[in-house]
Amino acid sequence: MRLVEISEGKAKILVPDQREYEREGKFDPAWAPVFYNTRMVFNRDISVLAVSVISPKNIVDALSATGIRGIRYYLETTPPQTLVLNDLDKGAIELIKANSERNGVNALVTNRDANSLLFETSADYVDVDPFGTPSPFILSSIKATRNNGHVAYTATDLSPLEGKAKMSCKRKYDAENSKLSFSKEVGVRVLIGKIAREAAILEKAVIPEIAFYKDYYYRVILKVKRGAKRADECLNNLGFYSECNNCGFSYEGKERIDRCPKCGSPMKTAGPLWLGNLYNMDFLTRMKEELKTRSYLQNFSKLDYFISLLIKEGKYNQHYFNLEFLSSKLRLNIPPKRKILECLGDASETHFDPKGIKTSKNFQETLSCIKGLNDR
Ligand SMILES: C[S@@+](CC[C@H](N)C(=O)[O-])C[C@H]1O[C@@H](n2cnc3c(N)ncnc32)[C@H](O)[C@@H]1O
Ligand SMILES: [Zn+2]
Repeated sequence: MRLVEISEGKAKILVPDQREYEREGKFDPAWAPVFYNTRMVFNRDISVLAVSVISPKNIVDALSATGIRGIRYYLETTPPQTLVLNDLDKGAIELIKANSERNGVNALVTNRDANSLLFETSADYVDVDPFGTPSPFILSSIKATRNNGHVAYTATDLSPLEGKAKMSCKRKYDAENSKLSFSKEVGVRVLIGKIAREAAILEKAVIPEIAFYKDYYYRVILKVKRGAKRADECLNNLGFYSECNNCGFSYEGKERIDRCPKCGSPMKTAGPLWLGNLYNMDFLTRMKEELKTRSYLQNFSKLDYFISLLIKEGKYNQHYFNLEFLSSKLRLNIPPKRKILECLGDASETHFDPKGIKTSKNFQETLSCIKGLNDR
């Protein structure tokens, strides 16, 4: 394997030379013997900020590939007392060892199946960053996370989560799904819903610190608390989203409904999914503080913008409204987003979708704004 050195954050690591694995001028990181994806730098940046807020004593990076994630946590936050970098692949292990040494990182490098490792270990912070769905690793990673510790998941399988691959969603997330006009938010909530149910098996509760969608993945970081009663309370946050394809009405609540209360048409449903908060506002504010001391990050401005937007939209827990969809149901033009935000007053843009808005106002009030602005 020919290697090249790259810089990311404060780390300088060796990765497979992309040129060796290109096919007809194209490159997919999965084609290289060890996985390194430049499109995930933002995911790792934001995770560095989260880990610096958490300041865990020990970290397990269960699916490390080149080791970049755990190495960055070590270099860019208060170094943990113990750092485990694990991967099943032997080639990855060679690279993790070389990269840890190159960066002066004191890590325990293990070559195990992530599940068998996680069932036998415990840590304050566990990172699960797999190919596709994290579902096969949820139970073991929750088991490994200590009381009041944190667990982080990346999911890149958007099709099941956003309702395109319905059977796959049923298999991987034990949830019904459909393509709704606000499916970007459905995805992250289906994912957390599944995590909450797996945690409950172990009499544990999860509380989201930050949960977001970006480019082609979801990322969620959750606090884990022990206790059957807490687990029961956590499950109280589960429910359903439904949307009427005829009049556009949407519903969220604990019970599923099949018929539209407005027009009687059948509704499309997604759930069980997480209806609770997606963000801990204090956690986000502290992440923004942590960012201030990290002007070396290439994504500095993007991160600042993104976290600020999460802080703004985090005020509204109701799912976002898709302005294009609602306008089409009304057979009206889409008013400029700025005007809608002004009309609603208590509202924000959302990171989920440039066509979306988050608001405390209900469906009818939002429709009224779209109608009113078309009448002018
Ligand atoms: C998406 S990559 C990880 C990327 C890395 N976390 C990063 O930020 O660059 C997934 C890794 O999981 C490893 N893997 C797949 N199945 C595994 C398993 N059951 N146990 C441990 N590692 C596994 C693969 O070898 C691959 O290196
Ligand atoms: Zn309807």
